[in-house]
Amino acid sequence: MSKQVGKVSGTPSPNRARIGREVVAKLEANPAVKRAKVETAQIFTYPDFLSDADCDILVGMIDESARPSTLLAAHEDPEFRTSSSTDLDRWAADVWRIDDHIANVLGLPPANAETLQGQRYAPGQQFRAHCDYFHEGAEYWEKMLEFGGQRTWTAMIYLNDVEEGGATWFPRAGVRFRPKKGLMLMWNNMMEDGTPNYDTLHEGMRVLEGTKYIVTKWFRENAWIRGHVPTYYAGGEQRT
Ligand SMILES: O=C(O)CCC(=O)C(=O)O
Ligand SMILES: [Fe+2]
Repeated sequence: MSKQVGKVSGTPSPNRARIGREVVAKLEANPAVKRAKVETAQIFTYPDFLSDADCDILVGMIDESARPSTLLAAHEDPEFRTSSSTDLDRWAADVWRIDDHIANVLGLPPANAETLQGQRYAPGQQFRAHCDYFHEGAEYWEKMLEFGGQRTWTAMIYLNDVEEGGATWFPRAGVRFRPKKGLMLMWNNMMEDGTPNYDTLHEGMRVLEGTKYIVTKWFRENAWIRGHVPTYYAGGEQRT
């Protein structure tokens, strides 16, 4: 992997480096998964990952509850992210099943993943170039550390074919993916040593014709869900 030439936004991390190695090994052992031929980032595709029926179920859920998308930090460009999005109900049976399937492909614990986010782009809508990892100097970083830390891998699934436009473009890595119903795109947001990789900069290009539906799952380096598990002293007295 080449040396990072863009802005540095974090530090190396043995834990994130290990996660990267393990996921790459798992994906490379999967005959259904292909690695994109790019040098500076680890990007993989899994065609027909999701059945048409499952894509349609998720599209229905997105249409039911999508609201204008938000950003983690204010941006001066009002056109930066114009899509609609929604956090799907993590505990709905279909979402749970699909979540589990995604996590299994990458070999990551489902509890490390944020809730599946659905997104819908109407003609003219887009998500301009950004990185999915957190900027470790940003105001929100302390909060992110409490809930699972850095985002490592992204898994994104196209839920429909788009008439025109709406490709996912990695301008620095030099690769572009056309929406294809059921196809899952996966990439490591980190470099091999666990430092955020600026070459994963990507853009959801403007949809020109038709509507684009996707779901995105961001995996954290640690558990994102931290359910409270009570523990007991011998004899039955509750400890926590
Ligand atoms: O719409 C796309 O193709 C990209 C979406 C994206 O970058 C994201 O959800 O983080
Ligand atoms: Fe993104």
